[in-house]
Amino acid sequence: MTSPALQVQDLEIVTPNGTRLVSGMTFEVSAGHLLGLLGETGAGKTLTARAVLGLLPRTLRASGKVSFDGRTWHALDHPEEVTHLLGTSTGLMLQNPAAAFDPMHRVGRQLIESVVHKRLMTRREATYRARELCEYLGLSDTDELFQLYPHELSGGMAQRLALALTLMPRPKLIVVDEPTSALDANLRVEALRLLRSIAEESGMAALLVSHDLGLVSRYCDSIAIVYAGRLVEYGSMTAVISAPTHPYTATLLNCGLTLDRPSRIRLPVIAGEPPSPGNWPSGCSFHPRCPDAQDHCGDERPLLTNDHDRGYACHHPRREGRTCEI
Ligand SMILES: Nc1ncnc2c1ncn2[C@@H]1O[C@H](COP(=O)(O)OP(=O)(O)OP(=O)(O)O)[C@@H](O)[C@H]1O
Repeated sequence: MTSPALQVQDLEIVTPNGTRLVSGMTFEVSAGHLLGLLGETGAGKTLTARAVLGLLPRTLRASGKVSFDGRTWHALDHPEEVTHLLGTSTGLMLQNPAAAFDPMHRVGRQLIESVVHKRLMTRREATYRARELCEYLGLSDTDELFQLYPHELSGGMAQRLALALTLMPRPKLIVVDEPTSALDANLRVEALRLLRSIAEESGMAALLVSHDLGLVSRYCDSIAIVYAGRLVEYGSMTAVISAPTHPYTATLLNCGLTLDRPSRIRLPVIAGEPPSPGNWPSGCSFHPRCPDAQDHCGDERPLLTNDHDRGYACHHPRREGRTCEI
């Protein structure tokens, strides 16, 4: 692994009444790499990603350590220290690309002003950068394109321009909160393909929040799987996909690689519902749904192991990486 651009250690996120939403979240993303943060709805992926950018709702308290770009924030109680990096060395790509733009202004002006306003580039440099990025992203006729208002963009153009807007300041870290299955699958794939090549070429690190193991496995270098606010397994994509250690990961692989539940395609889903915050089961949170659970799994919480960039939290790991039938 190359040197980590982002390190998150023991991140915990708690509500004002003490309900733990995220606990012990520990992972890193190397420069030029994509890490997929994967889990079912409510697992704590978005909160984790937002904490990294200092964008948690003010009502929530975070603790732990985040290191980025040579700096470390110990308690995340002062998110403004991290937030001010947004739009300069960090970036967030939202689920709805059209929402990235102000409907009142032409898109070209918004691309250019996003960096000129922060004095990151001169207007001339910003104009050059905007054209260069758009061309890289497959958008031609930039003179015409830059004159358009956001409502005049097609879905594909909006997706690419939102990516261009996020990439304008040459961020070192980008967080992508992945669109749900309601959005066009081809656009998601295309945006990730472009993101991947940009990360590789520029050395930017990317954290991708997703339900879709299929997409994550195609475009990410490593994966961190979240269940009930905790990491259950992480490692390089190849290692985890070829030999899942945690029964939850193995089960996901059996579920057709997606945690969305598309209405038209019937895939096996994991039996039972994911638990909600405040109702995390005792011991291993996955034990009530786990095909391999034994009595003591509900008594003691398994610790997250860390062995050569590969970790899991399970009392009965699958040494051979066999998958299970649900
Ligand atoms: N401001 C908040 N106050 C209290 N609870 C919250 C708040 N924001 C989120 N939560 C709860 O925290 C849990 C984790 O939320 P989060 O959005 O991180 O989940 P997620 O894994 O990203 O899910 P999804 O894939 O559906 O977006 C959820 O149960 C959610 O309801």
